[in-house]
Amino acid sequence: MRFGGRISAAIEILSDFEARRVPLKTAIADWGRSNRYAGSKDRAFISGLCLDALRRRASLAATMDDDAPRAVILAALRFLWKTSLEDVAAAVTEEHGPGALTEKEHEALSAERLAEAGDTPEWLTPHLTRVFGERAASVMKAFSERADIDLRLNTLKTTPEKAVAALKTVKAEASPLLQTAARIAAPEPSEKAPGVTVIPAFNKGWVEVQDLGSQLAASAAGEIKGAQVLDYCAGGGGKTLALAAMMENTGQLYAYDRDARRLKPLFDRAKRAGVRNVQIRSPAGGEGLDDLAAKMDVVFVDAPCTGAGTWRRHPDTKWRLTEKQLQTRQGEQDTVLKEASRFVKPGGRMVWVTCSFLMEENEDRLAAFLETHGDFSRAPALSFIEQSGLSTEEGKTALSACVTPDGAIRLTPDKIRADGFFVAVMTRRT
Ligand SMILES: C[S@@+](CC[C@H](N)C(=O)[O-])C[C@H]1O[C@@H](n2cnc3c(N)ncnc32)[C@H](O)[C@@H]1O
Repeated sequence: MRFGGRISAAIEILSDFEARRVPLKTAIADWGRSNRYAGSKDRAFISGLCLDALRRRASLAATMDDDAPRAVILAALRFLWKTSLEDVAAAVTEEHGPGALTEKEHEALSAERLAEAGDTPEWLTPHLTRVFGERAASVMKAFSERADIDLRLNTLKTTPEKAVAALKTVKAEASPLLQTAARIAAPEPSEKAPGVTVIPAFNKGWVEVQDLGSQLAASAAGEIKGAQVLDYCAGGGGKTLALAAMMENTGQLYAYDRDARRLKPLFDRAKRAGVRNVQIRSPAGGEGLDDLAAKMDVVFVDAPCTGAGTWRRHPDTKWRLTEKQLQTRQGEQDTVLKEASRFVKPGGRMVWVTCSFLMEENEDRLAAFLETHGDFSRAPALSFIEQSGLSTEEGKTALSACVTPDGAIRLTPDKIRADGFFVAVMTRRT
């Protein structure tokens, strides 16, 4: 496809996204089905442009004084992808291009720089002010950046040094914050991301794709070698595999999810990663957890949430999130906390994790839980991360800037370049 055709496609997809309120991925897949001539490079270009446009949608619309998809896409090309005004003007008039620039568009695209607007939905403003106060605008700016590709180096199969050496072909660098993490810098916006899952190191189970924030959250399980650990919301098993590596295949790890379909990938993933201490259970398999009541040293709860912390990777989700969904998640979180706490043994602990920075999904939920569960009390999350032995000195310093007044940790990309996560630890009285 030529440049003009790609621009038209991005405008078409963004219009469809806004009209149907479907995930951007769905809008792109539907477009792809009816435009089969588009190659993989075209698709990478078009989806990269749509994602960047959504990251800064309000600022782009403010610059253009127009929030229509056409205006937003043209502004993204000009101000985020730094395409010259002449090149934009020429591309739109190509065959299959979206048509010549209007005078107003020409003038707006001649601006020196992008106007700054809050690139989040209006209704969230009080929630953002509540959690971040005066930092809100700068934190949200960090959430509108592109994300890197983070990798977890699987110590069940290799050493971090060997894994990093094997990852040179994809230009991965060891993380300065976590001994078992590496990073591939975010690719250029119009470029395809390197195919990590096809390199030999991936197939040998040496690496997993996992955001650094997610890896740090898993490390809050602490020292768990030989322990009885329940991963209560295991889903596809990203955290399960990280926990198994921390346990060095000792003790017993139970991976549970109420939705059996979500657990499916975990069977193959665990095999590839060399995990031998996991039992996968779900209610659908008739495998309840009753035998584990009050027996677990650690119950790890990676709770269902709005996913606000992943806005850098999925900027469409911030525009699709509604107040009603936020409320629904809170109800689910209260349920999960109550259910999961049942399995913590006296003297054991529960680790609470969400990929959301909102207080309504974290502090408020934990306060409500602690009010009715007097045998649990807050413990400093950072000390458990330190006990895991995974964080470097630089990592500990960076994390100490993320500690909340209650001793939890709120990761935000302005402080640690990773997805947003909230991590809290509660211990149960003996
Ligand atoms: C954030 S996702 C888990 C992601 C996963 N831990 C990972 O690292 O890949 C939350 C999971 O909680 C599960 N869930 C929601 N409510 C639950 C409940 N009451 N009991 C158990 N699992 C629940 C969902 O099915 C979903 O898979």
